[in-house]
Amino acid sequence: MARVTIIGGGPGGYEAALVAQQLGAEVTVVDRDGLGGSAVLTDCVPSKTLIATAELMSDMTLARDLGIHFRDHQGDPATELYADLELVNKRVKLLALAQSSDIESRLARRGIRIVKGTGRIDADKRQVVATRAEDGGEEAIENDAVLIATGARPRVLPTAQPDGERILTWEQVYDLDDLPSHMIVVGSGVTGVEFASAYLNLGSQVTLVSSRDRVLPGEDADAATVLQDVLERQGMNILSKSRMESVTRSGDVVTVKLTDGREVTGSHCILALGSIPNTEGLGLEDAGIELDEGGFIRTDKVSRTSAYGVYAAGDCTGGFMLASTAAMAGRIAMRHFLGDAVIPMDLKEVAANVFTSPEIATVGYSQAQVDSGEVVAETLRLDLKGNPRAKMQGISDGFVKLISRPGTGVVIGGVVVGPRASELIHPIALAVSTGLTVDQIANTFTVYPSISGSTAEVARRLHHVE
Ligand SMILES: Cc1cc2nc3c(=O)[nH]c(=O)nc-3n(C[C@H](O)[C@H](O)[C@H](O)COP(=O)(O)OP(=O)(O)OC[C@H]3O[C@@H](n4cnc5c(N)ncnc54)[C@H](O)[C@@H]3O)c2cc1C
Ligand SMILES: NC(=O)c1ccc[n+]([C@@H]2O[C@H](COP(=O)([O-])OP(=O)(O)OC[C@H]3O[C@@H](n4cnc5c(N)ncnc54)[C@H](O)[C@@H]3O)[C@@H](O)[C@H]2O)c1
Repeated sequence: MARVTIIGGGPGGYEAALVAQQLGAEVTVVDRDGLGGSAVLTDCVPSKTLIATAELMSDMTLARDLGIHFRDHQGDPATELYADLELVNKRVKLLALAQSSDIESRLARRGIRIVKGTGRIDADKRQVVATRAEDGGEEAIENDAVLIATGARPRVLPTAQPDGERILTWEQVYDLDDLPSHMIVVGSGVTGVEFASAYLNLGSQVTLVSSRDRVLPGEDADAATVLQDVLERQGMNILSKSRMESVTRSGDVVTVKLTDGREVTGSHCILALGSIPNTEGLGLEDAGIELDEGGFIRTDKVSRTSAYGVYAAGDCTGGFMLASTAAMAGRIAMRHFLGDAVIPMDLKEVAANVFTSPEIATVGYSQAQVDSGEVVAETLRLDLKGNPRAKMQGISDGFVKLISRPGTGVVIGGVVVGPRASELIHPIALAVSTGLTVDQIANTFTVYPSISGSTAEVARRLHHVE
């Protein structure tokens, strides 16, 4: 029986463990911080749970437009909603812990051995050595293949050190009991923008320090512009082309100093400056495992590293840093090692979503790739404000965009901006992964009235009359 050892129990690690066990391997997972990894305990799951509350708060602001008023028990009009952050965060943490424990039980039920502790590779002996959390003892684990899925952690700067109370990494925000009066978010990548949008909807004053001329530099420019407009309209102070130099705290006041000398003060600050891979102390160099200049592990399309029998998956390898791609890379690694059919990862098929209000969902080739000439394609965007369902629901911001090949009409990309865009992107993702044409989308019935009617309408407009 082949023996596989996995270091790291996040989506990259635990999904791989399940596949390896299914394919008949004897599997050990060495995990330091809890099954589910950062994805479940500190990053993806907690942030999306917090955002679920923020989203409901945002939806409630539409209530008046749709004819709903609130009143108190004496019948007087109630005009203010507020979020009880202590309760919100309690729910967030309980949900995350429950999900981690579900994953642990699932692995245990399948006979996967879990060692709680810190793992590293001993290259000379071709073993993984685990330092157990419970007693500090060391355990050598023999194996035929190793998967490294150790994830990444928040990047901080010497001049902006988190204190866990008011200067926070994204992992530390769930210990807040009171809603920050003024949250300063530094960094306008996906993490920064999601938290900025969430705290704005929860009722905080929010300043976003954004180093570029618009938020979300890596996303579709039209989508980022719509989001920035909405956030500014709702009162967010977005400081564009602004770089943070330092963050300091004096009592209850946090001061963010910018490189141009300006200063912003607030009650709290979240640092969303990107991630550092957890690749130190793993014995990678001795094992002959190549890293890139950022310290991420280099892998090929089937998750192999430069060392024989050692695979890597997820955030420690950089690239698309998503729970879904981490899980897929881990599964691919195990299928490859254990001789099952392997379909190498195709990043052009990855669907992703920014959980702001409105959401931004994308798949496939981007408008930027079309504009730069990297790919020859047509793009067409249709705003949601003309969609009948959107009108009924009071939705005025958002759009659907399709990207298709000019000759064949094959759909190679798409963007949806709007409420629940994360759900609306799926038919477009299906089209991209199976090579459907705009005509096939256009000729598929959509429900009337529905937001997805706009996807079919864009497809109809991309039809070429022969
Ligand atoms: C704020 C935020 C929100 C996000 N939201 C989303 C989202 O909505 N959707 C999405 O798809 N992605 C999201 N992501 C990205 C997603 O969380 C990551 O891509 C995902 O966690 C990567 O999984 P992983 O298995 O590579 O690593 P991780 O989830 O980081 O797990 C790695 C595990 O390895 C353990 N470990 C590290 N070193 C060792 C060692 N030496 N020995 C033993 N164990 C070790 C760690 O303790 C951890 O448990 C978000 C990221 C952030 C920061
Ligand atoms: N919904 C999701 O799926 C989700 C949510 C969060 C994160 N993620 C993933 O995590 C990965 C990382 O995203 P991220 O947003 O954490 O990191 P990022 O690297 O994409 O963004 C960090 C931003 O901080 C800025 N920055 C750095 N130093 C700065 C300074 N001194 N002053 C001002 N700005 C500064 C950078 O210019 C950059 O725009 C992404 O690949 C993303 O896909 C996904």
